[in-house]
Amino acid sequence: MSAQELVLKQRTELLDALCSSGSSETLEKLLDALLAHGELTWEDYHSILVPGRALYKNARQLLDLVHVKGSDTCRFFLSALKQVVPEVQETGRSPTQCVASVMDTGERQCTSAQTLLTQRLSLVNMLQGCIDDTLEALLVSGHFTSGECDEVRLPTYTPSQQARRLLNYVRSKGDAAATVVLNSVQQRHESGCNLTPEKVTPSNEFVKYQKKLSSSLSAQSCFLSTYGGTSHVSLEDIYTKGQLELVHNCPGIKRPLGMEDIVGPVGTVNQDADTVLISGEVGSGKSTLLQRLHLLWARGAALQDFLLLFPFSCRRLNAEQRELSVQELLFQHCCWPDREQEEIFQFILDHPQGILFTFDGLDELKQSFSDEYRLCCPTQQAPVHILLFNLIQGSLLKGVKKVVTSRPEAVGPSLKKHLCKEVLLTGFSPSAIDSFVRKHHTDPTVAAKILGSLQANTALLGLCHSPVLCWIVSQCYKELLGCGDGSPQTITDVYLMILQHFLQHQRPLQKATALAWPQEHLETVLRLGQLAFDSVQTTCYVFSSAHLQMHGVTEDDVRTGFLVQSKDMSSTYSKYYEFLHMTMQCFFAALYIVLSGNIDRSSISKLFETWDSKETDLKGTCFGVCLPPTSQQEQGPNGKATATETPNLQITATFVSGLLSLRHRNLWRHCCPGATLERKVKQVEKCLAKGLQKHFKSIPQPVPGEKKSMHAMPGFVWLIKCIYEMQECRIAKDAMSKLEVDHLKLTYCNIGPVECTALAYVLQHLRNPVGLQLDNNSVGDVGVEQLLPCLHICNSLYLRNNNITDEGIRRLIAKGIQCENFRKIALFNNRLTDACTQHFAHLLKARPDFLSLRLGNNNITAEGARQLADGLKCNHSLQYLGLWGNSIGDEGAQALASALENSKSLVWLSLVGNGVGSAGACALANVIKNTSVQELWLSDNRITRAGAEHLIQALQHNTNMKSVWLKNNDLTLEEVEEMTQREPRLTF
Ligand SMILES: Nc1ncnc2c1ncn2[C@@H]1O[C@H](COP(=O)(O)OP(=O)(O)OP(=O)(O)O)[C@@H](O)[C@H]1O
Repeated sequence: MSAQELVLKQRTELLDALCSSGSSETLEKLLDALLAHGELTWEDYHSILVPGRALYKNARQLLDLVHVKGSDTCRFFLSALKQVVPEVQETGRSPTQCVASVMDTGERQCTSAQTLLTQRLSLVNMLQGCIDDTLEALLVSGHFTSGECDEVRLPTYTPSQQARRLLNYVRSKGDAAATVVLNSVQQRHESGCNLTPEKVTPSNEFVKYQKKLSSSLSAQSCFLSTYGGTSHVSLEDIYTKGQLELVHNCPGIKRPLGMEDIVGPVGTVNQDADTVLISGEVGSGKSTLLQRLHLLWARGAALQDFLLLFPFSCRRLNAEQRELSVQELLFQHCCWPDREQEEIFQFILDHPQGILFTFDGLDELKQSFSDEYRLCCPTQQAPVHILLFNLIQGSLLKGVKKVVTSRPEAVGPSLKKHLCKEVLLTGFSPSAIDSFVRKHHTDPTVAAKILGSLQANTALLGLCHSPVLCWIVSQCYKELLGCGDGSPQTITDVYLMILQHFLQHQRPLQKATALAWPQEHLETVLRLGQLAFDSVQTTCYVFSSAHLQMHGVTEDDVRTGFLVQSKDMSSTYSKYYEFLHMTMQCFFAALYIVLSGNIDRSSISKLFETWDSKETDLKGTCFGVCLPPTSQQEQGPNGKATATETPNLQITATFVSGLLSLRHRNLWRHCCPGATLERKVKQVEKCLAKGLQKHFKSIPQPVPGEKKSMHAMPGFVWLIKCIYEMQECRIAKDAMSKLEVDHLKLTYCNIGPVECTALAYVLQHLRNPVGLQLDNNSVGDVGVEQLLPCLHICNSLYLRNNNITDEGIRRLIAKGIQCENFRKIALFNNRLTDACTQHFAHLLKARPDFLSLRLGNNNITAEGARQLADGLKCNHSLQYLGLWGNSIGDEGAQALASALENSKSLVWLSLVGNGVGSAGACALANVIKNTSVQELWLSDNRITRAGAEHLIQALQHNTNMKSVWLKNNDLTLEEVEEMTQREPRLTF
């Protein structure tokens, strides 16, 4: 395929590579390279980089142009793209070497102006350390006016954008100006601009302030709020490490991320940004992780490069009505300096790299993130959300490190482009669940019993990956162990358990029957429910005593433990409360919807209306319209539910589905009329069917020759989870009877074990087999196990990058062997070792019709390859075998080659990056000679001329073979040229 065809065919992937970081840096670097190489003219450049236009549009314009320019430009474009993607960009050369090469080129053949163009890529990097000096030199030499200098320096530009602007201006100033720039860069680099930062010596007052801040932070972070209503548990005693992953795959980082990695350089995708995002589903432990980070810093146990750490809670910032300056924000919201305020603030301004801010729960802020309003001056007052947005994007206090947490739904592209990296918190691993339960219960017999019942109920084990659910399960262990066969399966089951636990803890059951408890506590539930319901869609999570009184909430209600006192907002005079977790507020809102007779008839359908929070105008569609006018005042602009509220409304809807399920309806029999309940059930069922129907209708018709494929839309997984909460086979069957696709794509959808349980519950009712693509989620071994009920309907399963180990594979294969349809699997980038290959060998033997096995980028060695070879000998249908990025070596390659030697089915084999060497290549030559193979990938394999010669000889016997890839092997340029002449099917 020509480079031009590739640019067309891989347009989506190329767009992704250019835009997925959300920053225009990749695109701009690529433009630098294309300009420098003369592939683009300045006119092209300006037609692509249109200020204010969406990044995707700019990137599309580039792809169109490159394609029109023809194959040569496309070829250069593709190779330049490889260079500028951060992981492959590292040249290993020192800045001085770079300057030298820039200057060399300049002196040898070009004018200075030409050098600025041809070396643009390196100059953009080098100028970043000396923008001010270069501008000064241009000003002094009369090439620039001070107005032009100011325009380059505008703080709204990132340093690399400033460098590009400078170069763009110099272009129109002639060769002399270009020489000034080159001289300035050279001087700067010769004098060593990368000196380590000067040693900071803070004043006594600063040190006192530091101590005050850390001791107040230490006191605040000691205890967890979920335990506040019932008992005090110190964070230190209960903290269990959750799973942290980089959102942008970072090759080479195989170890788990630690606390220091959050702020460290690992996984940085945008060097110009200072904000790290920790994203994670509700209850995945984001706040607790930050709390731990605060505690470690305050106790001097971690992050000691930071002199000060300022913690903010977006929930609490919502209550700030005043306009504040940054100084006021820091000192009034975090810690007040007893003396020398100005001096301390000046120190912060002078040493931004030594300061860390954390913002917990950006999704809870009333305003959605926007970077439209810029503020640069630290003394200027502004509404708090404007300060926060400007701090995050670095217009204010550039250089200060920020760690922000949010649920993924609330993170839009405007925020992403200001992130230096994103880490995903996916909750507890199976071993963390074990360790949490043991920490929670010091009595080992109790802990063992709880863990035993989790092992016996894998749906519940899946739920426990969410720390908040793990906490509830541990808390309600008596109920759990006493419930026999009816042990919890759904999120609603777990929340009902804690409801019963807290209510009966306060007042043991009066009536004899087990189902009477909701009726006995109905008044309390309704009062708390109305408070939750009225507040959940107005982003109100903190309640004053007056607020509670207004809703008739009594002291006894508070004593149930569902409300806890707000940590840093409660003074001696007035107390503030919040639900012990956001999900608890949603649960009470759902109880109110189900149990209250005062609820508007249309509220259920309004709650369930499926929406795409960014695109659909929500005015009047959420149940805000049935609220009293006072609470509507707190809605987003124009009375719309903001993206911030949507996830909580969705959680509420999930609970409504669960509470109205057949298995729980009996509980409410004595609380409200049966006919009302039935009406509500019908409404929920109708809404779910309508919601899914809308998704199915949006599936595009397939292009001829391609499969009909559905990409999950926002809300699809949520609807499936609601159906799961209903636990009625009939509803799941009805829903799936209308889905007719060949391929279901749910990549990057935050699918963990809980979602897998729901998916399998529903998808098992599909009428025709599908390809299920779950790449880049957090399925894990428990998720794999949860998927088993729908494996019979999957003809292919894609689980790339999902944290799966050999144990997950063992379970998957045990079931897969029995599923006739199941014939393809892709497990690229998981945690597989040789221990899984015996299971694949077993699969290949037991299922001689298996078609495709892709195990790239795992930890498989020669031993694993030998086991696979054992299975391959008995298989006569395998077409695709991928082991890219393992380490099978020459012995592994020889074992595979001998097993595949006479294969009549093999079409594609990839052993890229396996160290197969010439001995391996020599063995693989037999595969070329005798089989139907059409593509063989052997790049990055230390193959020398001897090995390549064997491949060339073998190719003479195979006319089917389209290409043998041999990039990056041990061959000289001359050898490559000579071999290309002899055998054009070799690709170097
Ligand atoms: N690492 C952990 N160790 C022990 N318990 C934890 C941990 N993470 C979370 N928990 C428990 O789960 C509860 C909920 O966690 P947390 O509030 O941190 O989740 P979150 O992701 O911030 O939720 P939200 O999205 O609603 O803000 C905590 O109060 C605590 O009881």
